[in-house]
Amino acid sequence: MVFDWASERPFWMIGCGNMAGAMLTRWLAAGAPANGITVIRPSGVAPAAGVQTLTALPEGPVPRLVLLGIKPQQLDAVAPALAARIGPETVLVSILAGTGCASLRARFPAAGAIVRAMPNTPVALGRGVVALTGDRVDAVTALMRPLGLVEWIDDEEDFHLVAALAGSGPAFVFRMIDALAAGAADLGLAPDQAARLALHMVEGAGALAAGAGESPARLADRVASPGGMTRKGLDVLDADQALARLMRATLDATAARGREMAAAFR
Ligand SMILES: NC(=O)c1ccc[n+]([C@@H]2O[C@H](COP(=O)([O-])OP(=O)(O)OC[C@H]3O[C@@H](n4cnc5c(N)ncnc54)[C@H](O)[C@@H]3O)[C@@H](O)[C@H]2O)c1
Ligand code: PRO
Repeated sequence: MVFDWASERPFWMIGCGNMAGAMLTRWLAAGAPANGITVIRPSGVAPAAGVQTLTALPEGPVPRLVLLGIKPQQLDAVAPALAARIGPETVLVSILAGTGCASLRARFPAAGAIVRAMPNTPVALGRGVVALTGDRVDAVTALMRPLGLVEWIDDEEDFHLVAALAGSGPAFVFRMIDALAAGAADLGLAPDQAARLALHMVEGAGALAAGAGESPARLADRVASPGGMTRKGLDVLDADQALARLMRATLDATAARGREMAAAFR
């Protein structure tokens, strides 16, 4: 199913910061008509040419689609006025981390459907991940498809971990790129050269892993020539499961904050 921009309007985007802005960038690049989207944001500055941008909700028909792109802390400032404009024909899609479907339903009781989405910033290139949970709406799957991999998550409780892995994950990879570059610079390479090498190495390795049809573990073994040097590095990462434990603890702390937010923004 292809998303029907002509009939799924009005389409309101409430807030258009880093994340919603990345989604908008990709939708437009993938052919969405700019005049099919209305952005409501405090600055009133259009995030892209041709996108109607307002500082308050527009008059006129009930929206077919609303994308909530604000921070969870801003929800209660936005919800009452928005809820009054939403009807059974409205599909509400929220990208708010740690804000459950029940919390959204309590604030938007008239919405026809409520979907939580967890995108990540690489969606700007059409190479992101968008996890979805809540009411299964085919049009939302179709809307998200140009952004990258779309996955429905059956159990909303898993969404905290999904958010940690897919939503926050790019930040962890960016840290690793920096750490690789910093390590090489510390050991003697010119910092700018180390940064370039680290970045392109990660880009190529990710692309190779995505297209290889083999597990990352097998690909790692292919790099580690028998009796060669890579194995010595893998031994450092694998000793006492150092990297695996670090990744687990990273995801655990991230997901725990999602649960904490869910409790705070009930
Ligand atoms: N940044 C990410 O990688 C990422 C990934 C997944 C989900 N999210 C979620 O996306 C949401 C936004 O995060 P972000 O990183 O883009 O933050 P952000 O601060 O860049 O964006 C929030 C935007 O909301 C706008 N805003 C504030 N009050 C508003 C109001 N009353 N009406 C309309 N707009 C208003 C702000 O001007 C700002 O542009 C959060 O709920 C977050 O959990 C972010
Ligand atoms: N960015 C949001 C946060 O840090 C949600 C996942 C990615 O809360």
